[in-house]
Amino acid sequence: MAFADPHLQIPDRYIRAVGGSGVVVVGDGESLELPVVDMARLLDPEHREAEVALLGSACRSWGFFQLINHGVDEAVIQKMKDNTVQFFELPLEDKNTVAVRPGGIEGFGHHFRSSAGKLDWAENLMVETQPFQQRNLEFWPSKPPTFRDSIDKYAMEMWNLTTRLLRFMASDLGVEQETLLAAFRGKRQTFGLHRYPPCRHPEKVIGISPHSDGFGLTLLLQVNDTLGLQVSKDGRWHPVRPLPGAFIVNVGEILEVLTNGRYKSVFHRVAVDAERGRVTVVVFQDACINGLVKPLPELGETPQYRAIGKSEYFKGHTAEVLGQGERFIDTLKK
Ligand SMILES: COc1ccc(-c2cc(=O)c3c(O)c(OC)c(OC)c(O)c3o2)cc1
Ligand SMILES: O=C(O)CCC(=O)C(=O)O
Ligand SMILES: [Fe+2]
Repeated sequence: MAFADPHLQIPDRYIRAVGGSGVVVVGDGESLELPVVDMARLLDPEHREAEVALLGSACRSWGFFQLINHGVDEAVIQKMKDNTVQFFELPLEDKNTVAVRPGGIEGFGHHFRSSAGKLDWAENLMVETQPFQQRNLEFWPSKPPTFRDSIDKYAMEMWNLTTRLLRFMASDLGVEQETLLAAFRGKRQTFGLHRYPPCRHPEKVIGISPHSDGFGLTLLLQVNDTLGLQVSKDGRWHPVRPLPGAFIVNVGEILEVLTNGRYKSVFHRVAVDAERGRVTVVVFQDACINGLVKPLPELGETPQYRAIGKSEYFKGHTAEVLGQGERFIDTLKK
């Protein structure tokens, strides 16, 4: 892979026809900051109502927020960060012991590819962590030696954090907590570990092409403070400045459907830095209702999306037939 040597030519398969990361970023003074939600205030009866309203408004208008005072065990976070960096620093032959197979999803390699067949300037490790019985340890790296344990502990923390967030989302939406939790309980949890190496011509490449996440909820942890994530709002890309220790949380397309369009799953992309690499740990929580992607009955008196089976949804979401700026769930709109 050409990533390691900054003096090498950028291979053509990474070069974007019309600009890469360097374009369409809003200028100084025009970019907006993501809403910041404080879990400590959500848990405090005195501040809960206002903070639930803030959480709800973030999910409705941005589809993204930063979460502070989240209560996730700091030692578990640190171990996950350290092991992720150690994994990406391994020689390619070690990383390739868990290489993604043709047509597969789990494993190490390049996972995202634009419709023009160009590669994103990133390497990724995807592993499914829940349900427990479906874990495929073939794709769980054995180096560094504590990595599997770190993933296991972090997986549990992320599920606990998801349930805490869903309870407050249910309160904002005016639905029974159990109805929303049931849509997520026992469903897939997928880890996406991403490394975006520096690139001496960042304007020619992109770390990850614009997309909206196809699962229910996404919890993103920045391992270092290099900027890169950009979120689309009102036709502009807004760079995210991660707060120290915060999680960046976003609504996936399935949560948009469950809420019958109240919460929004929005496009985002990753720009690459000329000098510094960037590493992120992303956890996707999947959801559905009895095998279907459809609005929660309590919110879907007038359903805005037609119900679709999970496997058909997954095929539609991952097929490369949609144009730029289109989402599969828009084809489900009535
Ligand atoms: C930087 O490398 C990567 C970033 C993101 C992804 C990724 C994002 C998704 O939203 C996504 C997805 O929605 C999806 O469908 C449910 C999926 O399953 C096929 C993904 O693998 C996926 O990956 C990957 C790499
Ligand atoms: O690494 C990032 O900042 C974003 C990754 C992302 O969008 C994803 O994993 O779906
Ligand atoms: Fe994403």
